[in-house]
Amino acid sequence: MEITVDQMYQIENKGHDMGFLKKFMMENAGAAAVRRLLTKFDDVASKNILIFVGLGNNGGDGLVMARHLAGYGSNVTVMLLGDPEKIKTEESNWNWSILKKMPSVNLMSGNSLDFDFKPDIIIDGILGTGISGEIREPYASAINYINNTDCYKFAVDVPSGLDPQTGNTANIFTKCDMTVTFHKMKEGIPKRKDLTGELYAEKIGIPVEAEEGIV
Ligand SMILES: NC(=O)C1=CN([C@@H]2O[C@H](COP(=O)(O)OP(=O)(O)OC[C@H]3O[C@@H](n4cnc5c(N)ncnc54)[C@H](OP(=O)(O)O)[C@@H]3O)[C@@H](O)[C@H]2O)[C@@H](O)CC1
Ligand SMILES: [K+]
Repeated sequence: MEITVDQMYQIENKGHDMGFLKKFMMENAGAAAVRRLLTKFDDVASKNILIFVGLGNNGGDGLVMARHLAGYGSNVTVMLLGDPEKIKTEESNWNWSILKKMPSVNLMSGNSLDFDFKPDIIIDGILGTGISGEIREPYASAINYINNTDCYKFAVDVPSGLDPQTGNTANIFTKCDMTVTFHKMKEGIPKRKDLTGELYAEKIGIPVEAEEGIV
């Protein structure tokens, strides 16, 4: 069963209004994504993990993953592609402020892409269902960096630059080894398995009644 991006936003909002807050959806999304990622590595402790996060909730999911992966002993670096003041949502800001209290996670922001380590894993939390139009900086340079780096690549919800509704790609887009989308598969994502890599849809606890009248 695949749904449209518009249905996803409606379901998310209905679940939120029922009291299952977007903050809880984000937590479950990040946790489910980490669980899938861990199936590919018998030990992520001391792995260098670089997490690119955008200013929206796709980035928010990446922030949740950072906190969980630090708990497994990974060397986690978060690269926020913008100014922390410009983080768009309360739930994403909430996770950023927790990470600011965690010296176990290396927080970076702005648009410099020179890192003093070679990543073993890159997590693409740049763009998800909120993508629109050609990819603007600094997201574009981050996508190019991901594609030019030889390591394991994991996409949060959808490879950035792939439109999860239509399956069309923007001018640039990431090519990943695994993609975990949330709640239900969106119609456009399975069209580009060459970009998603292993593809999974993970439930994130949204009340099933939140779909009534929508799906
Ligand atoms: N649905 C659910 O149940 C759940 C959804 N969840 C997660 O939320 C994600 C959707 O979050 P979202 O709506 O905040 O949009 P998102 O993809 O982060 O992008 C928005 C940001 O990107 C920017 N931007 C856009 N286009 C751009 C471009 N071409 N080039 C450059 N920048 C561009 C845009 O900037 P703006 O256009 O506002 O200036 C804005 O800053 C979804 O994918 C999933 O991961 C989970 O938390 C679990 C529950
Ligand atoms: K993404």
